[in-house]
Formats: sequence, structure tokens, C-alpha cells
Amino acid sequence: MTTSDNATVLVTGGAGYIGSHVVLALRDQGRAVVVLDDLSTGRRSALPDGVPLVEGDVGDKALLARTFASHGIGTVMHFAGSIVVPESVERPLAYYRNNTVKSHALVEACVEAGIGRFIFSSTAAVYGMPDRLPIDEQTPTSPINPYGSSKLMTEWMLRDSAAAHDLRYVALRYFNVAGADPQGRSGQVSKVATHLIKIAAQTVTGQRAELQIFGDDYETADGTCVRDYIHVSDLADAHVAALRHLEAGGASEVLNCGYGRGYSVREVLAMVERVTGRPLPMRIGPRRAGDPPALVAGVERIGRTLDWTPRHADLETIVASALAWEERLQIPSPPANA
Ligand SMILES: NC(=O)c1ccc[n+]([C@@H]2O[C@H](COP(=O)([O-])OP(=O)(O)OC[C@H]3O[C@@H](n4cnc5c(N)ncnc54)[C@H](O)[C@@H]3O)[C@@H](O)[C@H]2O)c1
Ligand SMILES: O=c1ccn([C@@H]2O[C@H](COP(=O)(O)OP(=O)(O)O[C@H]3O[C@H](CO)[C@@H](O)[C@H](O)[C@H]3O)[C@@H](O)[C@H]2O)c(=O)[nH]1
Repeated sequence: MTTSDNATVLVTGGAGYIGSHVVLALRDQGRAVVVLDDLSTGRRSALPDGVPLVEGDVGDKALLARTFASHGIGTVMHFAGSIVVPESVERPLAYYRNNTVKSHALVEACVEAGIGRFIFSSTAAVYGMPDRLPIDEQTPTSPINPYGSSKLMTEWMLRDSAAAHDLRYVALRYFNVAGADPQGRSGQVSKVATHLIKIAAQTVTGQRAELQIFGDDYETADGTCVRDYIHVSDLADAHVAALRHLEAGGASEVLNCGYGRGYSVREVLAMVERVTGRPLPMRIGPRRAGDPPALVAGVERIGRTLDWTPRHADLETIVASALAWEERLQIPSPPANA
């Protein structure tokens, strides 16, 4: 190990849902971590004690340069961004600004400061509506909404910057992230929840009257959409594995993050009922615009490239941890941006 292998990791968006779980995983490994977050959707209380928070914008290059220098940053993990697909359709330029323009500033600041390791939160949304499953990384990218395009453009900036400069990166294309830290230290807190398991957890805990299934006439086994759900703590471990890969001199990579196993909406909801022992009020509604019928990750490449063994690859574990977190949030509800 060289000295730089011990360098501090900067986690942008570390006060958010996924970033906060990665901060926990890094800390559990004894890593030094600094978070940069503007708290637009994140919360200070999501950070463990002792993790410095630089409150600011990821597109602020002067702030980035100061933060890199004052904390001895050796790797950047980039989670900060906007994530709601329908909102990206209504406000595309806001998404290109927050996800693409500000990522450009961050990558440029890294190149200028000689920071040579970068791990990026990408998404299965870059694939659009692929017609063959499982989806491996060779599948042509063809996003169908501005969110997916805004993330793919950042992948391209990283690819081209890595070819031209002393920069290596891992772009992790997440499939459906769900669940919460098994120790109850973090979980999802959305002002406006859109994700299926989060909404199911809110419904079963009485915060919503009912859940709507967005379409049951898809060409899938039970007519509802199929997704590959990955536990957020396994995803966090994949980031630590990607960090080790880059520190060991590994090449730049684009890797799917999922388990390679799909569950339908109905199967997920049945699991929520089984775990709670309570019926979930639900009704069938129309299809949601832009939903692909089925997305299942090809996971051969991540298995071959990273030293990563999922520990929670089981729908019951994912659902149970999401429910436990939701119940914890009820007593009492933490104030926004606390
Ligand atoms: N949640 C998913 O299912 C999913 C799936 C695929 C990819 N991703 C990607 O993972 C990343 C994290 O998603 P999440 O679910 O944790 O969302 P989140 O909203 O909980 O976290 C995003 C964090 O970034 C911060 N942020 C946003 N814009 C910022 C800016 N300009 N400057 C500084 N901080 C800023 C927010 O305050 C928040 O803490 C995103 O890049 C998202 O695109 C998420
Ligand atoms: O109230 C709800 C919410 C969702 N769904 C359905 O549940 C499935 C999963 O939806 P959701 O949890 O919103 O996730 P996705 O739309 O699949 O998108 C997530 O997963 C993608 C990767 O697969 C990422 O790119 C996105 O960022 C992330 O939001 C879809 O079929 C939805 O139509 C419902 O039926 N009712």
C-alpha cells in the first residue's frame, strides 16, 4: 500500500440515501471520509458522528479545490444529483445542470488537482427499454428520459477524460436500490417518495391510504413490471470494492450493480404482506409513462472484476430492512434537513 492508498475519500451527496450508506461502509472499513452535500434532499443527521460535512454545491470549483487540498482527498465518489425521472421530463435543463454540468465541474476539478480515482453513481436508466435480458454492459445505451441521458453524458465525460488524463474511474450502473442499513443507522427519507418498496412501506405503516400498481397488462409472468432489487448495503460494499480495485491499479470499468434476479411488482408487494403479516391496500392503476416491462442486470462482469460478495441478496431481507427503517422513522419523524 502506498501513502495515497490511505488518502481521504470525498463523498459528494453523502448525506443522501445511497451516499450515507456508502459513508457507513467506508467508516466500517476504517476509511477517512469527507462529505460534500448541499442538503437539497440529504440530511445532516444521515451522517455518522465525526464525518466532516462541507455544505455546498458540487459544481463550485473553488470550493472543490479547497476541499481537495485541506482534506488530502485521493478518491472522489460522486452521488450528488437529482434522481426523479418524471421531474427530469418536466425540467430537463435543471437535470442537465445538476447532473451533467456540475459533474463536468467536478471531473475538471479532479483533473486539475491530480485526483486520479473516481467512482460514479450511474443507473440502469442509461439502457432505456432493452429487449433482451439479462442486460449486460455491452447492451447499447439508449436512455428514454433526461435523467438517464444526464447520467450517461457523465459516463462519457469520464471515459474521455480517463483516455486523456491521469484518471481512472468505475461507473456503477445501479438497478433498483432498496432497503436500509441492517443496524438501523440510515435508510431512505424522501420528501416525495416514488420508489415501490418505499411507497409500500409507507402504505403498510398507515402513511398512505393505498398503493397503486402501475399497470398489470405487461408481457411478464403476472402482468406487472419486473425489476432487479439490490440491497443498499450490498451496493455500498460494491463501492468499497471499486475503491480497492482502483487503489490496486485496476483499469477503468463500467459495471452493472444488481443480483441478476428479477421480481415483479406483485411479488414485491406479496413479500411486504408476508413480512408484516398485514394486508396491503392496493389497486391496479394505469401504466406509468416510460416504465420498461422488465430490467434484470447481467452481473457476470462485476463478479469477475470486483472482490464483492453480496450479503443481503434476498427480497425478504430487503423488504424487512425497509420496513424496520420506516417504523423507526415514525418515532418521531426527523425534521427535514436536520
Ligand atoms: N435511488 C436509486 O434507486 C438510484 C438508482 C440509480 C442511480 N442512482 C444515483 O445514485 C445517486 C444517489 O441517489 P440517492 O437515491 O441517494 O438520492 P438522494 O436524493 O437521497 O441523494 C442525493 C444527494 O445529493 C445531494 N445533492 C444534490 N444535488 C447537489 C449539488 N448540486 N451539490 C451538492 N449536493 C447535492 C442531495 O442533498 C442528496 O444528499 C444519484 O446520483 C442517483 O442518480 C440512484
Ligand atoms: O407506487 C408505485 C411505484 C412504483 N411502481 C412500479 O414499481 C416498479 C419499480 O418502480 P420504482 O421503484 O419507481 O423504480 P424504477 O422506475 O424501476 O426506477 C429505479 O430503478 C432504475 C433502475 O432500474 C433507476 O434507473 C432509477 O433511478 C430508479 O428510480 C415499476 O414497474 C413501477 O411502475 C408501482 O407500481 N407503484
